[in-house]
Amino acid sequence: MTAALVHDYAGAPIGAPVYELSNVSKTYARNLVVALQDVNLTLRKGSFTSVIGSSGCGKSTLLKIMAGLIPPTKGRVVLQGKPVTGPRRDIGMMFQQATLFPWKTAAENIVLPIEIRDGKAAAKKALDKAHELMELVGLKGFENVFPNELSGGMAQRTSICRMLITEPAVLLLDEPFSALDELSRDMMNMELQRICREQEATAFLVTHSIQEAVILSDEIVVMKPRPGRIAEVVKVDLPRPRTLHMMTTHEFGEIVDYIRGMLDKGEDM
Ligand SMILES: Nc1ncnc2c1ncn2[C@@H]1O[C@H](COP(=O)(O)OP(=O)(O)OP(=O)(O)O)[C@@H](O)[C@H]1O
Repeated sequence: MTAALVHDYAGAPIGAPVYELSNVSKTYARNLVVALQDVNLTLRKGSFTSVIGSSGCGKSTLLKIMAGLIPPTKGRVVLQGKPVTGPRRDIGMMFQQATLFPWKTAAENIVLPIEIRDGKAAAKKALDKAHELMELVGLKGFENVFPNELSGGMAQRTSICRMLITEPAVLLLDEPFSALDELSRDMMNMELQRICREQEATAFLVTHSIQEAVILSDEIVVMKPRPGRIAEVVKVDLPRPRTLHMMTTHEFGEIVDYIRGMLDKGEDM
């Protein structure tokens, strides 16, 4: 592979490094809590990575630093060859709550990032693409519906479209389906897998669920607390596409048990 190809991120080949964190540390000045210490991590194009660890081990801090929402105290975060120094267009984010504007229709909510970035005319032009994305996530026919008429799962599907409309290079997901019931959550996870595969997206998910991490991920970053550090990056070799049925297999159970064992050790990992 030539150097030129490695650095052509827009069309970067599957498996090329997209996100690179080197020696990232964070100490909050207010209380001197060392939330992260020497985190080194590479996300590769088209990969799905989850981060798991006990409450307070620094998962959200890591995601916020990757998103450019807060700076690290030390270390470097590079996305597509450029240091992350603030929020960027090539980063898509999704949170626990869909946070849709109630006075805008589903389709208008989806084109909102375009409206903020490029103005009303550009947003209007993007409506066709919004409709295509809505079809992709099973929301055809709900384009002109207001958020109060959508179920929790439908609202989160809408916010997936809003994240995808700007064609971000990476998707940062902070427990996006944790407010949904278990059945909807399983369905949405399978939907997320399908979308990520179709879009060749690079995804990074914060979760508290070992099962969710295993069924979705190529790699799981297991963190240990106080200060937050990477204990191990566990590779998940289950074949793709993953199905919910795989959650009943011996291989799946083994990986879940292994990670649970690590988390049970807590600080002694
Ligand atoms: N803004 C802040 N100011 C000071 N300390 C903070 C701040 N945000 C987080 N912390 C501290 O940093 C540590 C890591 O917090 P963080 O929210 O990143 O953990 P987490 O793994 O996401 O937790 P949870 O699983 O409970 O969401 C904790 O000890 C927390 O108290």
